[in-house]
Amino acid sequence: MTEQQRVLGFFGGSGVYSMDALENPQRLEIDTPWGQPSDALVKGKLSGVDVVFLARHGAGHTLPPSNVNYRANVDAMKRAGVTDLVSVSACGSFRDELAPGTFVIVDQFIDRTSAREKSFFGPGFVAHVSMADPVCPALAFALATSCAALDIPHQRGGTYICIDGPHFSSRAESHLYRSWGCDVIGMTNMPEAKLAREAELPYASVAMVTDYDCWREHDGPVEVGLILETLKQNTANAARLIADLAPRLGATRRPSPLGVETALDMAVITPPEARDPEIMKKLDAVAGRFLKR
Ligand SMILES: CSC[C@H]1O[C@H](OP(=O)(O)O)[C@H](O)[C@@H]1O
Ligand SMILES: Nc1ncnc2[nH]cnc12
Repeated sequence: MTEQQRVLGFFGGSGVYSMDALENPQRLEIDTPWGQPSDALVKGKLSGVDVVFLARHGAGHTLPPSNVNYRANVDAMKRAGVTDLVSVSACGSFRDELAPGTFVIVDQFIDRTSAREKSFFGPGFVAHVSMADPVCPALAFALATSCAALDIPHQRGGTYICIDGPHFSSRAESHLYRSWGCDVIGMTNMPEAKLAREAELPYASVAMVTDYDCWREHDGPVEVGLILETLKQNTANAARLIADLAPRLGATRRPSPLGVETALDMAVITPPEARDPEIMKKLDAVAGRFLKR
C-alpha cells in the first residue's frame, strides 16, 4: 500500500464531548448493521487534515461504559472513511508518579470486561486477529511527541486495565490490578481496541489521569465530583494535544508499522464457501477490503 489520504478519527471520552476547533464541521448520522453509534459523527478539518469526531458516551454523556455500542462506533468510523483511530479517555492511576493531569500513551491492555459485544465476527465467519501489540506505534509516537512539545506531563507506554464499571473498584481490586503491573484503569478502551483491529484500523489511546483510584492508604475513595475537577484541566490539554497532533501526523499517511490495514489476511479461518452470507453483508464496512480481494 502506498501513501493515502489520512482521515483521523477521535473517540472523545469523559469530558471530551466536542471538537470546537474543527473547521467546516458537518454532522454525519450514520446507521450501522450493529445499531446506532453513540451520537452523530462530526467531520471537518484541522490544519488541513480530515478529522472525524465521535463523543463515546454521547454529547450529553448519557451512555454508561457497558451501554456504549462499541461495534457501531467503530463501524461508523470505518463508514466515514476513517484511516486512523485515537481514543482520548479519563483514567485512574496506579502509580505515585502518574499524578492527576498526567497523560499516559497506552501501549498494552488487560481486558476485564464481560458485559459487552467484543467482536464483529462469529458463527459463519470466524477470524482471530492478533492483539499482541494492540497500539499503533506510529500514532503513539506522534501523541507522545505532541505531549512533549506542549509540556503536558506524560508517560510513553503503560498498561491500561479495562473494567466493566460503572462502579469504581474496591480497594482489594485496586491492589490486585497494581500487583499485575497495570499503570492505569478505565472502563472503555476494551473492546474498542479489539474492534478497531478487526476493522483494520490502527488505534492509539491517550489515558488522562483524573485520580489515584483507591489503592493509596490515606486517600479516600474515588468520587466523580473530584474527577470532574481534574477533567476540566485535562479537557483543555486534550484540545491542545489534538490541535498539535493533526498537523504532526499530516494529511497523508503511510501504512502502520504493524500491518494493521491487512490484519484480516492473517486472521480469517472460515473458507469462502462456508461463510454465512447474512454475516458477510454486515461486514461490508469493517471487512470490506478483505472481502473484495
Ligand atoms: C467519569 S469517570 C468514569 C468514566 O470515565 C472514563 O470514560 P472514557 O474512557 O470514555 O473517558 C472511564 O472509562 C469511565 O467510563
Ligand atoms: N479510578 C477509575 N477507575 C475506572 N475508570 C476511571 N475513569 C477515571 N478514573 C477511573
